Amino acid sequence: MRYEVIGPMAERFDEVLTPEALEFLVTLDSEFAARRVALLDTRRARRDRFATGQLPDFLPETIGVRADPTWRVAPPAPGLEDRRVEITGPPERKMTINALNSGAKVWLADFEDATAPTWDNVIGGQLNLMDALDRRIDFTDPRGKRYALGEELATIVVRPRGWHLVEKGIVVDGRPISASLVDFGLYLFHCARRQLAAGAGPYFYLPKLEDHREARLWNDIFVFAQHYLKLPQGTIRATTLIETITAAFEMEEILYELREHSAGLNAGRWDYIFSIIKNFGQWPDFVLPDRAAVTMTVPFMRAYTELLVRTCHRRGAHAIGGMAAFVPARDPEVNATALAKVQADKQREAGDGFDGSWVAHPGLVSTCREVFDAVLGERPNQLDRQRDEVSVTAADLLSVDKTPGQVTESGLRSNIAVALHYIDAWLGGAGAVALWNLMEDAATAEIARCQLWQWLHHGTPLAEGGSVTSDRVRAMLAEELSSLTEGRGDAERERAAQAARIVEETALGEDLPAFFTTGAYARHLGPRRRSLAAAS
Ligand SMILES: CC(=O)SCCNC(=O)CCNC(=O)[C@H](O)C(C)(C)COP(=O)(O)OP(=O)(O)OC[C@H]1O[C@@H](n2cnc3c(N)ncnc32)[C@H](O)[C@@H]1OP(=O)(O)O
Ligand SMILES: O=CC(=O)O
Ligand SMILES: [Mg+2]
Repeated sequence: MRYEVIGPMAERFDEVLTPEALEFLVTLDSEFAARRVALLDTRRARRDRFATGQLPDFLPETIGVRADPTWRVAPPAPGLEDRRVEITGPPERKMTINALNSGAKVWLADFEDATAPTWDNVIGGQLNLMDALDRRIDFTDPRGKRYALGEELATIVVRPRGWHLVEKGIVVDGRPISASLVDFGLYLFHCARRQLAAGAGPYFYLPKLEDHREARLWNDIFVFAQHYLKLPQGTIRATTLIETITAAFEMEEILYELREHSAGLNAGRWDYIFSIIKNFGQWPDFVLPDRAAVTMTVPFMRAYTELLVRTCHRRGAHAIGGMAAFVPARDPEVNATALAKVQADKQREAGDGFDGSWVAHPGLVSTCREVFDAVLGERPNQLDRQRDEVSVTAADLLSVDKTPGQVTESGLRSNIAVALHYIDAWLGGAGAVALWNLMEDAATAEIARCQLWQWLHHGTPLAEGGSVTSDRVRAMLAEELSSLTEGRGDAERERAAQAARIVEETALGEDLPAFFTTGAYARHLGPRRRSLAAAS
């Protein structure tokens, strides 16, 4: 196989992109690239079937796995026994130190929803992880503030990019390599032994899986990679995000496929909502109200989290809660409301049996910890809560029509503004931003643009009168663009205009593209070479 590194070699990138590490990535690619492509075809075919009216159901062919009460996943690995608070964030240098010092048990170092996949973010993130493990990441910022690792650090769990994305910076036989393999492979290659030496291990979060065959692919990659790197089988552990509607029907099967490597499941609520709209957006029964009305207690979301806890605990696996999007604010009143909302969200999760949950900001760690402390006490988890009383049907998982709420003008405007501002930030290299006191990332931005498409597609009535029309959306988009560009220089104005064009292409067209990130990455982010643009 011929490979080439297209991405520029910034300072110290040669420490990440060593010939041996690249050889490992290319070997992974030659073993598994074709299976990835086939699974992406399966995704497309399934979405086409949903478009003709078919709905998902629990699989008849895997009834044996679900009915067999005997199997369990591996016991928790060192550093993953107690996961009551997990902080998430991109592996940017300062945030790496802040997250590791935050007091959370786990840090999800995110190459997915929270990272705009620029070459610098991707390779720089790997370097930061290596430096953190070597304790050579300390620095002083231009204001003179010193950043240094403390004594007690969170366990690192890396989230590689999903199967849908490619990395243009590394080209194998003329085509960009799978982004998942790059993020997984570089971290495993450089940090597995560093982690083992520190008494932990190479741990991962697996994003955006759509079915158990995708979990099987990951498991096969783990087995192959452990063999290649001479790591004991079972060293790798992975928590799978259940954040697509189709994966919700295959939670047991996903745990089963990964069982020697599984570290449980996580309820990735934002991508889950996105997946519902994406797959069933054209059906009137699936029209959702304003995003703020799609809470965790509406029937279809409740069914999903209840099923997740029950499934995990039946198999000895951790059930990890999701992200409340409220982040601390400077205004004391807004801040108090945000903290109260996060607290209520974590109370629901801890009460339902989750073993821990996510926070987006160091200022929320203590809120989450106090809630889980109150329920767990000295116990590291509540795997003993079996939740046998929970019974969730396919109809419950799909009961989107029971979601109360309306589509309002402010909900419409908010989606337009969030999609525009987020994509603008993403084009500028930031994958997570605080907008109007909420954390926004790739998953929440996908909801924003998909809701626009859904409401336009159905000409959804607005609570105030009138309906969602193309003219109305375009007028609001123009207003939001003009307010975003006010006072900006030429380059930043052009970036915002580009973001508006992406919103138009991915929300206002006839078809609903599966992800905004794939096309936007191909055209606007990452290293480029003329002949590569077409391939990606
Ligand atoms: C749908 C999902 O997948 S959720 C998971 C993916 N999303 C995420 O991970 C989002 C993570 N959160 C973030 O990126 C950030 O909190 C944001 C962008 C929302 C807000 O960041 P900021 O605007 O910098 O917040 P703020 O100014 O309050 O930050 C205060 C300090 O906390 C730090 N901080 C904030 N969030 C984090 C974090 N998640 N990890 C580490 N440090 C953080 C900031 O770097 C800053 O440090 P400093 O005081 O040393 O300069
Ligand atoms: O990754 C998490 C989500 O909510 O999406
Ligand atoms: Mg997600």
